[in-house]
Amino acid sequence: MIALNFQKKLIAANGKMLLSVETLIKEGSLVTLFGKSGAGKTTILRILAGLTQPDSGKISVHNSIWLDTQNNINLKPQKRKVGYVFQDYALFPNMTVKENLEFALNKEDNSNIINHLIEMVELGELQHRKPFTLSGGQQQRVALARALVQKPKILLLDEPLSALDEEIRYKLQKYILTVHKEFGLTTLLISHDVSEVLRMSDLVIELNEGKIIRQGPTNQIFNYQDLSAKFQLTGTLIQIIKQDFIYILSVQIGKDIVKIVADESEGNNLAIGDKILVSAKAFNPIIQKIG
Ligand SMILES: Nc1ncnc2c1ncn2[C@@H]1O[C@H](COP(=O)(O)OP(=O)(O)OP(=O)(O)O)[C@@H](O)[C@H]1O
Repeated sequence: MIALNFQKKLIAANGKMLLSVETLIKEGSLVTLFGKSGAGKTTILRILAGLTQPDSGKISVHNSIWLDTQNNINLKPQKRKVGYVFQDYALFPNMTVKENLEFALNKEDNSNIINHLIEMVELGELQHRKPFTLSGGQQQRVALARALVQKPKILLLDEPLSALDEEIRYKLQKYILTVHKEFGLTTLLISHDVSEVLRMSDLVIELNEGKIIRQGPTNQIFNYQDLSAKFQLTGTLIQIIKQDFIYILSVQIGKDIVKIVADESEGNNLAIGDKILVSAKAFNPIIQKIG
């Protein structure tokens, strides 16, 4: 079990904000931290990794104490068994893919792990190349492999896929799920993408202004069953046109842009960039096999 209980005063865009977190995370789960920008998600990951100091609190991971401010315990980041992948890959530009992984290896550890990881995330053909010759998705695979070299207990993923296009994203999600299982990790993922959250995580912790407002199994938090819809898609709103009493919404769903008519009450609450769930109840779709 990972037990988090800490507080930190933050300076948010509109003034002071107290980040106050108390939760238990079961070993082996893949948890998404979900919530508005500025809710405190990255700070939680940084506090867990030991990169940011909370004002007070306690963190214990599988019965070992990583932080206890009352008793002056604060494990250094290197001593915490944590792997971290950010949105920007932060690879060493002057080293090859393999050298990037080797650099992360402790001297006393067995180097077999490097080849194993290269195989797992299919970097074999790229291993002697420098990061700047790789695509974003390939670099992110290297970053993922590098985060696992020291066999962490916990993998922290701070929107690692948000800069990638849908297809590459999907592939990387699969790699993440594979390593999560194979390494027996507890993984904390920050994501704004509902379809990604649904595909990836067992549990969701939803935050607002520094506090946990909901927490539970993913299906329960995104309780789409209640809609009793027959067809559901998530997408991003990219255009809103008002016409008399209706709105024409352009929604990007994967690579496609779909136009949808919304009534005033639906349209009034929407803004460009919103992630939306589109569901339809009674219709007769035409299904054709492609490719
Ligand atoms: N060390 C710090 N001291 C004071 N305030 C901070 C500190 N670190 C972050 N903040 C502020 O706390 C708020 C929460 O930041 P955080 O990066 O954790 O949010 P987030 O939920 O990850 O947001 P996003 O989704 O945009 O990445 C922000 O307003 C930020 O400016």
